[in-house]
Amino acid sequence: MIDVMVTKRLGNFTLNAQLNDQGTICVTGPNGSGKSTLLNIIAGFIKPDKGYVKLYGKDVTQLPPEKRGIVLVTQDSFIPSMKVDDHLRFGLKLSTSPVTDAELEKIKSQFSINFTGKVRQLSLGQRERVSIVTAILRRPHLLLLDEAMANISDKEIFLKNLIDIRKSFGFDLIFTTQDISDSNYADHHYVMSNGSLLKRF
Ligand SMILES: Nc1ncnc2c1ncn2[C@@H]1O[C@H](COP(=O)(O)OP(=O)(O)OP(=O)(O)O)[C@@H](O)[C@H]1O
Repeated sequence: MIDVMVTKRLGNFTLNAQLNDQGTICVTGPNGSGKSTLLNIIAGFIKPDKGYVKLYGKDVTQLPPEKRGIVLVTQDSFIPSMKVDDHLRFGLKLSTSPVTDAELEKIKSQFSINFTGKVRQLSLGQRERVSIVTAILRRPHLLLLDEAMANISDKEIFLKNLIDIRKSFGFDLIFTTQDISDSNYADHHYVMSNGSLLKRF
């Protein structure tokens, strides 16, 4: 269970958010509404002024990001100079539990990662695929995607596959998006509006 109750002030902007759910959670909302701030608080990169972040019964509010079992993927969570396969292996190296070669090949084909060469040679959408699959291979308990699928072609298929693998690997997923129709695939949908988080379902 992801259990968050936080307040954070940044200049004129104030975030007030409460979230208590698990599974696939979609957060929509306009630019500047606070989606990235919320994910950064959950990941531990921004400290809340008040409140807590509890993950699976443990209070992680004071823990640094690398101790939370979370991976946060943004639109530039990739290393351009790395070859695609090395990038994915890098994810495996950081993995909390091993992924077999057979699993790796299955994931590559499932997510249509058939490019060779360096990440910088790929299109934006292909880079996003590599970033997200690298993150999955790290085996987080919670995967956070901050508008990280914005340029992926065949996004519906990608999202369905992501949700399948979420269930088989056993991680929870929170993703932010500008595309409200993405919420059709989620178990829960929240809307962020001017720093306030409202649950729709
Ligand atoms: N370090 C900071 N100091 C002051 N204000 C900040 C800081 N970081 C973010 N903000 C403000 O907080 C608000 C929320 O920003 P945030 O990036 O979380 O929104 P968002 O919904 O993710 O938007 P986007 O989709 O554009 O990334 C914005 O008004 C932004 O200008």
